[in-house]
Amino acid sequence: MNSQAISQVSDCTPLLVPADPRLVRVEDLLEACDGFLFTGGRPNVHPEEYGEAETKAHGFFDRSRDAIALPLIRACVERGQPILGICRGFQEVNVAMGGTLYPEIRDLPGRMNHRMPPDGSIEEKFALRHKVTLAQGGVFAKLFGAQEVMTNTLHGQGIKEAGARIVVEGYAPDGTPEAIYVQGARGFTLAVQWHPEWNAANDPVSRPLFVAFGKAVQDYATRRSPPSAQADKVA
Ligand SMILES: N[C@@H](CCC(=O)NCCCC(=O)O)C(=O)O
Repeated sequence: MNSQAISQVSDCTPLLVPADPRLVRVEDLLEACDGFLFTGGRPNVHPEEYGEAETKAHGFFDRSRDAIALPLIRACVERGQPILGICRGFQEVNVAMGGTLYPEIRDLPGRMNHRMPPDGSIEEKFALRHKVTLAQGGVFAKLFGAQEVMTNTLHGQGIKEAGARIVVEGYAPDGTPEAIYVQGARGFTLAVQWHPEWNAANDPVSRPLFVAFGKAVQDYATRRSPPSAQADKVA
C-alpha cells in the first residue's frame, strides 16, 4: 500500500530501505533518497529512546529500526529534506524531537480503543472509525480543505508529551493527538497517527497528503540537483 501510494499518488519512485544499522548508514540514505516515508509498523519505539524504562505494557520492539529512523528524522529536519510519518512513523517523529509516548492509550481514562478490530477483512480493519478535528487555518486544514476529517485507526500507543518543536494540529474525539508537524523545519514534516496509505488514490484526506509529500520531494530533488546540473552530467 505504501509503495503504491508513493508511486501512483506522490508520483515518486518508492525504494524500500532495510532499517538496520548493520546494513545501511544514515548519511548514505540522505544522499541516496530525496525524501523519506516513515511507515506504520507494529513494534513500538523502545521507551529508552524517550527516557523511560521498559515495562510489559510497552510490548515488543524493533531496535534496529529505532537506530535508523530516529537519527534519520533528525537529520532530515535539520537539512530540510522531506519526511512523512504514518502511525509508528508519526510516533517516531515525536520521539526523534524529544517527545514521549503512552504504552497503551486504551488503558487511559476516557480514551477509546484505537487498535484495529482483531477479526474481519482488511476493509473492516482499515475502515474510517473516528473524526479528527484540525486546527483552524492550520497546515492540515488547508491541505484537506476541511477542519474535520474521518480517519481509520490502527494503533495502541499515542503521544504523551509532544517533542520540543512538535505542533499538534489534529485530535481524535478522545483527545489523542493525530496530526503533527515540526515547527521551524525548512522541509515537509507532516505526520499522522492514522493510515492514509489505505485507499490513497481516492480518499479525500489521503490523496492531498501524498500529493503534497510528492511535490515536496520533487522540489527537494530539483533544489539539490537543479535540471541544469543534471544536463551537465549527461553532456
Ligand atoms: N506500534 C505502534 C504503531 C502502530 C502501527 O504502526 N500500526 C500499523 C500496523 C501495520 C501492520 O500491522 O503492518 C502502536 O501500536 O501504537
